[in-house]
Amino acid sequence: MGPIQGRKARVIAKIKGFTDLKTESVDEASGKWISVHKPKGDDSESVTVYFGDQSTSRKESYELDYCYDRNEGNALVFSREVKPLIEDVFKGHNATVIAYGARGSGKTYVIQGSEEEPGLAVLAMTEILSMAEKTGKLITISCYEISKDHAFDLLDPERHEVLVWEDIARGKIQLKGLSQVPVKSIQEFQKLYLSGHNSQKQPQKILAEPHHRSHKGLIIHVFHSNKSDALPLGKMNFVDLAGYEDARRKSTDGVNLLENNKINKSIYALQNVVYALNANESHVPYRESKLTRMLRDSLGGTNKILMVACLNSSFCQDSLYMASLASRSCKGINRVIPDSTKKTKSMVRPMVLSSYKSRIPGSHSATVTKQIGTRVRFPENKANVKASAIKGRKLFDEACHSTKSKKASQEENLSLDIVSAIEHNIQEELSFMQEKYSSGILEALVPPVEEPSPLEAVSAEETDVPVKASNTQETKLPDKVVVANKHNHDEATPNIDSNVKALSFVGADQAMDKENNFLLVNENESPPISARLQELSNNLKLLVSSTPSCVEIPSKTDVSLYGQVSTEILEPKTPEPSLPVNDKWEIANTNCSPWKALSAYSSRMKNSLVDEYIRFLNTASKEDLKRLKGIGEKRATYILELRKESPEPFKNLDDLKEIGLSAKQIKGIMRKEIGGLFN
Ligand SMILES: Nc1ncnc2c1ncn2[C@@H]1O[C@H](COP(=O)(O)OP(=O)(O)OP(=O)(O)O)[C@@H](O)[C@H]1O
Repeated sequence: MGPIQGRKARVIAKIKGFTDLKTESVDEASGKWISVHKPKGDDSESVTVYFGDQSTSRKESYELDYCYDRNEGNALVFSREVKPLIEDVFKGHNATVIAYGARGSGKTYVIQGSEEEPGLAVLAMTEILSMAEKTGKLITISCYEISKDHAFDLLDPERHEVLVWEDIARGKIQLKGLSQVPVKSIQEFQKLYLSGHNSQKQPQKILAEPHHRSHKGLIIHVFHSNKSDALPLGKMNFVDLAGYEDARRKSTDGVNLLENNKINKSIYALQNVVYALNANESHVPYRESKLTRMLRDSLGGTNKILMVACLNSSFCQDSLYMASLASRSCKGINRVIPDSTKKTKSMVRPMVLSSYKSRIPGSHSATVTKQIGTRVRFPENKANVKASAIKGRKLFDEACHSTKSKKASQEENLSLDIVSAIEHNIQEELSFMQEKYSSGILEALVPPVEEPSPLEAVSAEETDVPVKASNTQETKLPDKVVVANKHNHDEATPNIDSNVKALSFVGADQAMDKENNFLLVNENESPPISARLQELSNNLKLLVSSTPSCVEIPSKTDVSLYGQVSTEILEPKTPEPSLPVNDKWEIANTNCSPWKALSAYSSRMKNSLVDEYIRFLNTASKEDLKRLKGIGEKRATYILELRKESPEPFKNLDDLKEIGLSAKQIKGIMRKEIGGLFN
């Protein structure tokens, strides 16, 4: 089973098997239920999941690619959904299986499983190892967790942080600091991945710390052969996302609230990526979360994604919300929406908030869907909600303008419902902010005055870096890799430490460290932007003062700058950036009209200023960055963070969108920079 043609991701659900019959039967008796309608049984191209709560007369339905019921186990899901992906990995593609859902909905059970019922990752590893043995491939694994948007190496006893280096031009991701350990048997794998089993035959979660919630990721690399310099053929990711929990319901302390919020944000970010991929959108917001950045070279292109929405076995608000997100990301270009009155979630449009908003702690880059005709009620804070809804509507309108025209007419009818969908998200945000405020930590979260507020930063113009579909692998095995063998390594009890050391990326690390050192900010030696800008300003002033005030329009037969006969009347228009003019002396000596000379020179000035500005962003110290208009403490910190992960994160002005500025804001900032020179 694969995704519907034209879509990159297949979106299925798994209803958690009954674990506590008492509770389940109480739920059933109280009129809370969840059921699946499969029009063509197992062969259904899409199914509908129904949620009902008789006490509130609430009924919701969501359309998904498929849904596995309570009695259908991991083995069935594996054989139908995951096995075909493994074949693709051995053919050179990447595959990703992601389990997400409300807390306690069975995500870990699906991915890791138990001793009696192995999960998808364990079943996949068994299959991969058997295929590797037959074909002489080398298998290595990496395990990581993402907590509060920071990734940590789980196979490293010291849990070092993992950095994501993006080489967008080559479509590669390097996970700096993430160990790879060779695995030859399923026992070895289980020791590493599951960290042993507890006495109740339940899988012990990786890094099982109390009150600690994080996303857990496993990467299985398939290498061509045992040669240490072999390039990886393909890789398979398994991700067990931290459970979704409505931020309004459980918010005991600031730390948990913040953690919860970060988790929810990254779930939304992932959904946004899957939605964008499935809808074939030109921009995919990979950079909105650490997870999507880490997975970037496994998503898109010819790679395969399986999204598994884990649902509690009876009606539960959080599960319902997860199903709505699943249904939304399931929406693809080829899915026919048959009847405009049919109340299914697949008929709603998403609202995607800005990348900046998603980076403000406590905010949600939300993807919210709303069923037609159903309103989510928010009794408290009506005034705020109304204001938010209006703002939300505005945002929706903005977003609408940026979407493709074919969607426009269909979406207009839904705007009212979207407002209430937005209410859900905004209200969640408001309550979060209120709680933050009352707990006294809001101040630390609010952007500095000179920055636009998160909501103002939302703009339809804000887009992400264009997708570079790629199958390229994130790294190759290091030159000095020492593959652990039977002689120096006890198979039954793998020595994680020594394996990790054996696989440390000596050469790569040195190179990266070198680059890191190069990037270290030297407070005293930031480029003197003010001086350069002043110089540019002086040149510009000089030019303006020496330019005739009355520009002569040449006749139609005038010889143009390039010596060709001009056939059109010259109008003041933006000159081509490729104008072959090197400096003002060349311009002055060229037999061209003063207007063209001025235009060419201005264009060059503009380019110089932009180059200088970009260079400044890539190298300046935090203090110097904050001297720029529109850059406050938060953005300056974020810029430094980006620079740690990529040598030159800013290549052009458009890249400023990565720090939450809209195209309009970027223009405004540049105007102010220029204007400031003439003060
Ligand atoms: N299909 C199933 N059959 C039997 N027990 C299950 C099943 N799915 C989940 N469980 C049990 O339900 C409990 C919660 O499951 P699990 O830990 O997988 O949820 P989770 O979604 O990963 O939780 P969290 O949100 O805390 O990460 C566990 O005790 C698990 O063994």
